Amino acid sequence: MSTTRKNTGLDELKAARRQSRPYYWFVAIFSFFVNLLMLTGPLYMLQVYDRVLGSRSEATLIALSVLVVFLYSMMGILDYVRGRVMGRVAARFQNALDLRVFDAVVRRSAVQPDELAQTGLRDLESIQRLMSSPVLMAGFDIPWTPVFLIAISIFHPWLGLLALTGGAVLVVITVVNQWVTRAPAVKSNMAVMQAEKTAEQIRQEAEMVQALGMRRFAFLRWMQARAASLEGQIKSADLTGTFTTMTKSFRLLLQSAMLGLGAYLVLQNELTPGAMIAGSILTGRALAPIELAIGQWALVERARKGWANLAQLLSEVPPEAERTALPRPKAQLDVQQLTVVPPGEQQAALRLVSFSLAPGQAVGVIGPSGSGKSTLARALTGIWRPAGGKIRLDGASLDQYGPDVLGQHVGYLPQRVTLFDGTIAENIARLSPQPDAEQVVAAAQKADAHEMILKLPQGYDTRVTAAGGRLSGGQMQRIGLARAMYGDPVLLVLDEPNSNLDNEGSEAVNKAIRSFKEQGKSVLIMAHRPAAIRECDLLLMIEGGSRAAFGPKDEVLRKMVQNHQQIQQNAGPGGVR
Ligand SMILES: Nc1ncnc2c1ncn2[C@@H]1O[C@H](COP(=O)(O)OP(=O)(O)OP(=O)(O)O)[C@@H](O)[C@H]1O
Repeated sequence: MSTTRKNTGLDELKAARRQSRPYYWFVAIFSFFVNLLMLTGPLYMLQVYDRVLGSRSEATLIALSVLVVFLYSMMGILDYVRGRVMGRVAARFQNALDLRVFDAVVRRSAVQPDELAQTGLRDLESIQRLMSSPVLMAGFDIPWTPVFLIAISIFHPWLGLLALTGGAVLVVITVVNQWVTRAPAVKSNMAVMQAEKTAEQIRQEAEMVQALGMRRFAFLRWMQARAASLEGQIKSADLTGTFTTMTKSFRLLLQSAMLGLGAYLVLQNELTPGAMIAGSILTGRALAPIELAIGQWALVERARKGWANLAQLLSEVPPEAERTALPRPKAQLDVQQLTVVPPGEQQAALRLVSFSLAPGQAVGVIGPSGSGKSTLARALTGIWRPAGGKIRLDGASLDQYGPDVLGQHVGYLPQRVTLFDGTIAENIARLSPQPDAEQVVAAAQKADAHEMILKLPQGYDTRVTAAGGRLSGGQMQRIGLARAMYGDPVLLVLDEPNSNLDNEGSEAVNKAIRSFKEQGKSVLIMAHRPAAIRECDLLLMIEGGSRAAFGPKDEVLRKMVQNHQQIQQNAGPGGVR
């Protein structure tokens, strides 16, 4: 099964590459003429040495020179055009996959934020970079190397043999280069990424690093990552440098050797001086693409790794099937035998939990830390898929709604609110580039955050950052609530909505919940504090991932009190120890 899945991603990449097939032909045809015109230099040499110098004809020299200028101009134009075409082919490839890769990265990050998810967008860019680089063009030129070698052999077989041997040595160097540099290049790339990640994490938590006096240790941690990345980069650059220098020196030596051998053959009257020079130039032309490929091997290696990573990512996160659009659901939630296993874990965090919520009802989900409340919130918002059981909204299981559609029906306030760089209006409108002012204000009013936002310096247009910027924790939470209510969802999932709120803030949230219920919608509130469950009609108590109690709030609370008293009585006069 894994093979079939693996091929899917690869097929998607190949299909995107195939889209530009006519352009590859175009570049190949242009390359044909560019390489043909490469013969201009050697032929000019041949004519100048053997014809002009022999006949001492200035007119021939001028005519030849004019022709050469024309031919070189043509070559320049063709070379320039093929470069531009490849640049656009690369951009087209990236455009074709941008949305798909972005989507796969987001979906993967939500459940399994591993390396594959982290590098996805960079992997795509690395392929685009290779496609628009001179190395790829060298790929179109390499087939011409044998043609040039044959042309040299026509001058004299010995020259051909020397050039061929030189070419073979260069090919061996290329293969050894690829073999030797692959592992260090991959290691170096990983180390660079790790160092960047560490720096980014420290930067984001700068306040805490400063407040807890962690600067020195944070620096040490970053230095360690940095040292590893530097070491890797140096090793990789050293290796690539060694091969580049080796190739360059060898090619220069080979060109001189060609001249030397040519001169010897001229002395033996087996070759003309023009052919001697032309042979040397042709050797350089024949071997230039190989030399270029060796010099830019890091780019090739990075793109190769990117291609493999993307194929895996796209296979493991296949495109989502089109779903038949469903009508706006009623706020009827049915959770049946729900079991959830957090991604990458073996053990279920929620086991066989069932309950129902009718329109106009609010349920408080309570339980000790780590009991599974946030896990339930993640399952209800479609972030984590059930390992068993079903969650139905108005009769349809959650996976029957597309993720974006589900996001409109189910509003979610996570435990830790983070915003995006932008205005408050953009954040409430869930990053819509043209927020609908009416809907934004309506959502803020429902969340009872309107007045609070108006008091900010630029009101709804106040710019905020991921960590809130000038906003307090409570203000962020209320903007998070407005964001959850944007677009008129039928079900609200609030994960500890008042953990950062004062009494006034808590009251605002309760008011919002009340009006939500009055409109026939339903609410789930994961809570620690009693103030948060004031508006709840039902209580669901979770312990160790299982449902410990469910029913009308007062009943469940009474049962809890009775249990507590019983435990105290059982523990004897000393109480619970
Ligand atoms: N991303 C995750 N990956 C693996 N395990 C997780 C993940 N998130 C939560 N868990 C595990 O699932 C269990 C339930 O955690 P959950 O966050 O749902 O508890 P909670 O009741 O919301 O706790 P709290 O009241 O402290 O927020 C815990 O054992 C936790 O270790």
